Amino acid sequence: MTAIEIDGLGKEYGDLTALDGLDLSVETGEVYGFLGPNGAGKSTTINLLLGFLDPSSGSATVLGHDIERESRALRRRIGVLPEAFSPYERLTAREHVKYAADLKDVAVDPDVLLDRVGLTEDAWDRSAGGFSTGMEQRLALACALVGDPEVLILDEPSSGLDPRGMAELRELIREEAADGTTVFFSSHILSEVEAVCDRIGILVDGGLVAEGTIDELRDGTETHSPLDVRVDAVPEGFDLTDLDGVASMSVEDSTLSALVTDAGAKIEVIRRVDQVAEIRDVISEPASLEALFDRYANGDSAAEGMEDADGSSDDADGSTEEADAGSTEATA
Ligand SMILES: Nc1ncnc2c1ncn2[C@@H]1O[C@H](COP(=O)(O)OP(=O)(O)OP(=O)(O)O)[C@@H](O)[C@H]1O
Repeated sequence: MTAIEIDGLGKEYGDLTALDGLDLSVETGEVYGFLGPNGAGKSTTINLLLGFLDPSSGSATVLGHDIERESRALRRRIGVLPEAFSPYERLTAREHVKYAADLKDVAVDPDVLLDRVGLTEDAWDRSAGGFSTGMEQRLALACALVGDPEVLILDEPSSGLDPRGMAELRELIREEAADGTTVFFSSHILSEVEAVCDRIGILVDGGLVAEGTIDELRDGTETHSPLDVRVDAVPEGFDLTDLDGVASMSVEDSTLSALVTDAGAKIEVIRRVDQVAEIRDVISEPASLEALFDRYANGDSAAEGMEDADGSSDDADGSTEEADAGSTEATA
C-alpha cells in the first residue's frame, strides 16, 4: 500500500520554480531518504505535504488524505519534525510534549518519549529556552513521536546532533520502521541516508534525477570504486589507464590505487599487476554513495548516462572528471 503519493507536484514562488512536477511514491513501512543539495526543493516538498503551502500544480496524498483538503485530519496521523524547529522558550521539555499531545488530542507519557530520544532527565523540567541545538532537535523528535504516528516526516532530522546523537537517531528510525511506520526524511548527510533507507530519491532543481535502492543507484550508474593493490614494488612508469573501465590510477610507496568503473575491470587490474609485481594485499571498496550523489547533484557528466527517476536514460558521452582513459558507457 502507498503511504505517500505525489503526482506532478509543482510550486512556484513568483518567477522561481522551486518544485517542478514532482512524481514520487512511498510504500507503507518504507524508509525513504529524500536527498538533494541546498535549494533543491526538499523543504518545499515537505511543507506542501504538510499543507503548510499550497501547490501551484499537481496533487498529493498522505495516508490517503489529500494534502490540500484534508491536511488537518492528516496531521493527526503523522509525526513531523520541521526544518527549523524553534521551541517555546518558557515551556519545559515535558510541557512541549504535552502540548503536542493536546494538539493531536492523544494521551501521552512525556517521560517515555523524552527518554526515548535521549534527552537526559535533568532537562525534562527545564525551560527549553536554554537548550542547545542538539537538545532542541531531540525535543522536536519527541514531539514528532507523539501519538505513535503512522508516517514520520523528518526535515533534516540530524541537524545539530553530534555523532552519538546521529547514531541514536538512526537506531530510532530503524525501530520505527520495524514497527511498521513509514519514514520520509530529507537529508544532505549521505551516510545517514545510506545507513537506514530502503530507497532514496535524489532531488535537483525541483525534480527527481534518480530514485532507487542504494544498490540500484550504484548498479544503474557509472561510479568509480576504489581498488588498492599493495605489491612488493611498483615498476617504474607502470600504467593501467589503457584498460577499459580504469578511470585513473596513482601510486604511493608500494600501493597502486585505481578507480574502476566495473567489477570486470578490477579483475583485469589484478591480472595486469600480477604480471609485473608480487601482490601482497588487495583492498576493494564499493563506490560510495557520496560519489554517486555528487554525480547527480553536481551534474557530473558521468551521471548523465544514468537511469533517470522516470526510468528513461540519456546517452553517456564518455568523459568523466578524473577519467581520461576510462570507458564510461552507461550501464543503466
Ligand atoms: N518562501 C519562499 N519564497 C521564495 N523562494 C523560496 C521560498 N522558500 C524557498 N524558496 C526557494 O525555493 C527553492 C527551494 O527551496 P527549499 O528550501 O525547498 O530547498 P531545500 O532543498 O529544502 O534546501 P535546503 O537543503 O537548503 O533546506 C530555493 O531556491 C529557495 O530559495
